[in-house]
Amino acid sequence: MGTWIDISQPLDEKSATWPGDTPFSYKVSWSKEESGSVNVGQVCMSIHTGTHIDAPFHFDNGGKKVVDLELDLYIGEAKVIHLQNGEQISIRDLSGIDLTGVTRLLIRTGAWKDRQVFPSSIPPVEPALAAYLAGFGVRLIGLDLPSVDPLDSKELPAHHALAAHGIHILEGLVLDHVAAGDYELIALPLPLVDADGSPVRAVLRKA
Ligand SMILES: Nc1ccccc1C(=O)C[C@H](N)C(=O)O
Ligand SMILES: [Zn+2]
Ligand SMILES: [Zn+2]
Repeated sequence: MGTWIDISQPLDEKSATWPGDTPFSYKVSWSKEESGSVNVGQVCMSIHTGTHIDAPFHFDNGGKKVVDLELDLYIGEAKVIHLQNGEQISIRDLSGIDLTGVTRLLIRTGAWKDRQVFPSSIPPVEPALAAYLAGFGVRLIGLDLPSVDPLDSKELPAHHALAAHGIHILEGLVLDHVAAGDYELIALPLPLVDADGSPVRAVLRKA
């Protein structure tokens, strides 16, 4: 067994935020001097900053919230693939890759170069890819991008198509240092009862 590889973005004031969304902040709200015993911190952030999962409630008012999601989605075998930077992430891009038995698929596009700056455009997931991946039994898709849809999309066709095929979404991965291949993934969401998503600490080790 190899060692665990961190594939999560660090979270601090420099983390890129979705335009107009809540910036990340951490502060010691009660210092050791004030409390007499401990430093006590406070975090404020959008759930869609950094490495995170989307719960279906993010884009569907009737969809599952984070605490309702199966833990097994976020722990277990995962395949990492590298794609050439294209217009979108399409069935054609994946046609040469054997996805037999793959339940968790992580895609390295390399398209988000400077993670401290929110990208102006990204290669979106072709909505038809959802049915194609579901055909192999894929249940989780992860990307090194802040969304699976075009950044200005209101309809979010890829989010909806993936959800309709039972595929869950992991966004904002850091895969620059990860070779293509088979791994074990852990990317557990927090047990946020009412939330539309959750930050995760995502890690991989070679299978
Ligand atoms: N944070 C936002 C603020 C405003 C509008 C959209 C968002 C998103 O995060 C949506 C995106 N579809 C996402 O991939 O999760
Ligand atoms: Zn998100
Ligand atoms: Zn999303």
